[in-house]
Amino acid sequence: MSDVVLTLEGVEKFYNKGLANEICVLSGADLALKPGELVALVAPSGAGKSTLLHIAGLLDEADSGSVDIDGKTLSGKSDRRRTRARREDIGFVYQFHHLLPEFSALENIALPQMANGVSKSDAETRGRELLETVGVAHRAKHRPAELSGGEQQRVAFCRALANKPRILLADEPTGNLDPATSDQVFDALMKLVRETGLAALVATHNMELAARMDRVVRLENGVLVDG
Ligand SMILES: Nc1ncnc2c1ncn2[C@@H]1O[C@H](COP(=O)(O)OP(=O)(O)OP(=O)(O)O)[C@@H](O)[C@H]1O
Repeated sequence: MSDVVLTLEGVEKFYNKGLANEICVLSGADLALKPGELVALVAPSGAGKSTLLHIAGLLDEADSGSVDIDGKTLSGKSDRRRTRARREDIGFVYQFHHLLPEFSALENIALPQMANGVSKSDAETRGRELLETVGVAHRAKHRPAELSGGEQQRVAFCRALANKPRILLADEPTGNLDPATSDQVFDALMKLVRETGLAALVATHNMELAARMDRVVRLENGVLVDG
């Protein structure tokens, strides 16, 4: 098996293609992400971080180039195939938690597993373990509105990892948190990555957090460069 879990090669993305307001956001982006590595994605606002994460997470299609998971190309494949790969292999976290408001923290983590055929008791056991890892076990029965912003994001990470994906993509997960809370959420993320061996790509504007990750890639003029 290859030691690269997610590969992007020559990814190009245009918006409004063929129109007067056409813009090229990605112009040949390459990335290789290995299991167990936590990589920061940094770029100025509007440079295309969300676009890149959506393409890497199979939520959007590139205009050209390829996205491979474990060496299998998924770009250009049927929606069904891409949806399956997304469900099995990818966890996504956004700037705002997107937890289901009417369910508790634990239920938010258990439900995606139950949708994949896991029993309620097994799903809740895994949910409790994940909450324990990120230090929110004591809030398991609380609904999202009863949690702090940092707790909500830690639960969102647990939900993203509920079905044991190999890849975690996070789009400014600490973007709306104060510095101390960002640190706390980041510590939880680091612990999850180290304990699960997953590959994580995390977009952030926070250069201190970026510097704590295993490496930094910058999105510049539509391509990814080290550093
Ligand atoms: N659906 C769309 N149609 C047209 N233009 C778009 C669309 N989505 C994004 N863009 C443009 O593409 C560029 C990249 O957007 P994107 O959201 O990927 O940047 P970003 O680096 O994530 O920004 P931020 O840090 O502000 O979230 C921006 O100029 C944006 O206006």
